[in-house]
Amino acid sequence: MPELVVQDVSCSKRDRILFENLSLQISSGQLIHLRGPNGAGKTSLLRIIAGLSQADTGQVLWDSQPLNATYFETMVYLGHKSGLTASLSALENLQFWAHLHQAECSDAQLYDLLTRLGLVGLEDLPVKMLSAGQQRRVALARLWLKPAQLWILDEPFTALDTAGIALIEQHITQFVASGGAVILTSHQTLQATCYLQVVELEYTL
Ligand SMILES: Nc1ncnc2c1ncn2[C@@H]1O[C@H](COP(=O)(O)OP(=O)(O)OP(=O)(O)O)[C@@H](O)[C@H]1O
Repeated sequence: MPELVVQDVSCSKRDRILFENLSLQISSGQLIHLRGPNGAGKTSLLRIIAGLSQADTGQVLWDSQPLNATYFETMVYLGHKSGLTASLSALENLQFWAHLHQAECSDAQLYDLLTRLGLVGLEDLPVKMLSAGQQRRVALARLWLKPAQLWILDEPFTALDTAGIALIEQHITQFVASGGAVILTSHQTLQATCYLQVVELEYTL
């Protein structure tokens, strides 16, 4: 996997400097846990790394190049919003993603994935009728559906119960062990310590 380099990145919001000249890098087999209090700027940093917003200064490079189409094809970004179409069922949302990501998945395989995600019996309901944790599980199915080298995950465990957190942590650990890279924010302590780097953002006034 090419290296992702964040170089001297700064970001201000409403006259408050969230971070200044921040640098980090991540490559194959690494996991960065981005931590910090509410409002410190974790989401702002992840959005810059995902190419969704612009830093005030500095740059983000993938394979020594500015972020480009190849990067977006090879990366999964999961933000606070689920990205689900509320009127479609869990199965239909997965069918849409599978098609979008050109993943060859039969309906039987998608049912299996929904079973693994603990959604048996809920596959055909509009996702707006699912609980917050169930909707989060459907959204996280993209981690199985899109072939990727880098995952950027903003609070992936929000609304999940203990079993859901364990399932996603295990999937993250396997992904990193098989050469993927993950940058995530979470207010909870991660179990997967062997690949872990911690980056702390402070809340400064
Ligand atoms: N679009 C915006 N316009 C103005 N201010 C913003 C905007 N987005 C974020 N902010 C401000 O930037 C600061 C950092 O927000 P951010 O969402 O990056 O924090 P965070 O560390 O992810 O917080 P949390 O742990 O609560 O998710 C906050 O004070 C927020 O009010």
